[in-house]
Amino acid sequence: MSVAIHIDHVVKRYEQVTIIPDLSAHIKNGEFFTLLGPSGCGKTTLLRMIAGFNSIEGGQIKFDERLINDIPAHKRNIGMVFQNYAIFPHLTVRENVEYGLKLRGLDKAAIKKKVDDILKVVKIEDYQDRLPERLSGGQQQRVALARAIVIHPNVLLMDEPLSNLDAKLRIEMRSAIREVQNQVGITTVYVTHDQEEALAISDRIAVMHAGVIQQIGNPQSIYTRPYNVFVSTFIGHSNLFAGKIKVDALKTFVVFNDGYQIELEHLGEVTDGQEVIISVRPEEFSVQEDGLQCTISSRVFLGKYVNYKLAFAPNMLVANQVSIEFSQDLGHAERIFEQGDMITLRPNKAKINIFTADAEAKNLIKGVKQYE
Ligand SMILES: Nc1ncnc2c1ncn2[C@@H]1O[C@H](COP(=O)(O)OP(=O)(O)OP(=O)(O)O)[C@@H](O)[C@H]1O
Repeated sequence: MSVAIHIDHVVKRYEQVTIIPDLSAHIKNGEFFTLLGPSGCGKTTLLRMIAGFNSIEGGQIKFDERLINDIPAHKRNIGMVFQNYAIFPHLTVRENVEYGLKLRGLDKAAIKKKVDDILKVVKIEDYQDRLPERLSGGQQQRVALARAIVIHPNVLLMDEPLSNLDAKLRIEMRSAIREVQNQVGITTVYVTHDQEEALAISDRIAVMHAGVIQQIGNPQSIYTRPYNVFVSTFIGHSNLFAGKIKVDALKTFVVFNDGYQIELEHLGEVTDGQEVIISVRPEEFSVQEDGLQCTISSRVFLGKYVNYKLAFAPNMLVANQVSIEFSQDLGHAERIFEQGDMITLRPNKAKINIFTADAEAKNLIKGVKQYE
């Protein structure tokens, strides 16, 4: 039976080093939940704590109401899929999938039925008698997936399962995994450092950095309303500008360093003169009469989009270069600009994010929360 996973204030230390200081997340029953973050941020460590391969130095992990901190891995009823497939090379596809069921002592007829069903769901029935060496990487990963879910685990844990596949197959396989997960309806925790993969596959994403969850949200909210500068730059591209808040009678403005200002609603607690970082997605600019002045430094034509690198006045930017995508279809740009052209860009005020300019740099847009 699929379960909810409750992670409350867990701590992980390797000898004296604290890898995860205090982490909480609540994963719903049947949810596809992704741990996303740069290499070394602790994703695998957390996944292994859920699996029971890593000890837990503080806090609790529960499957539904059942505390599992001290339950050994083999008693947690977990399905796992790793990057290196980990299927037995000397067993056929069918034998690989049967393996876990035989260990559990099911009778022959029950095993046959379960394996037949799962081979169909994962779409590998046509090569069930082959040895793994005669399968492509994608097919081998399907076998690993079938083997993990045939036992009806409490949760399915996947650690970078697609990273050994080429780019095209990765995209195909992520849809396949999602389809199978939907069909089987099993709580899944998926680890990746690939933000595009996370956006494409997940119900919700936990963005991690240095053992700390920075934000939990659905893909759209993570992309459009990042909680802090780390999330805004790790997920997709963001252009960062330095600016200040101006509170003027009843109105609140954000003023870019070159003097251009935008009136804003929905701001959290702000004070006049407060220094901020303004974050704008590449696709949220339009070419207008007034706005931010810049010069085109280079451009790449990408069909639907033209990607520009731009130069702004040096004191404008936290980042030195920005790139902008113009959708020609939307009429944002009447022509393709050339290197050296000077243009004026207006950020879409509904889509910008404003962060406090302190070390934590949290979003000032009302309604943005770390946890949903
Ligand atoms: N057995 C161990 N002993 C000591 N330190 C470890 C051990 N396993 C992991 N670490 C450290 O814990 C930190 C988190 O590692 P972890 O493998 O969880 O990161 P990750 O986010 O999964 O990274 P990657 O994407 O590279 O796999 C790293 O700094 C790593 O060096």
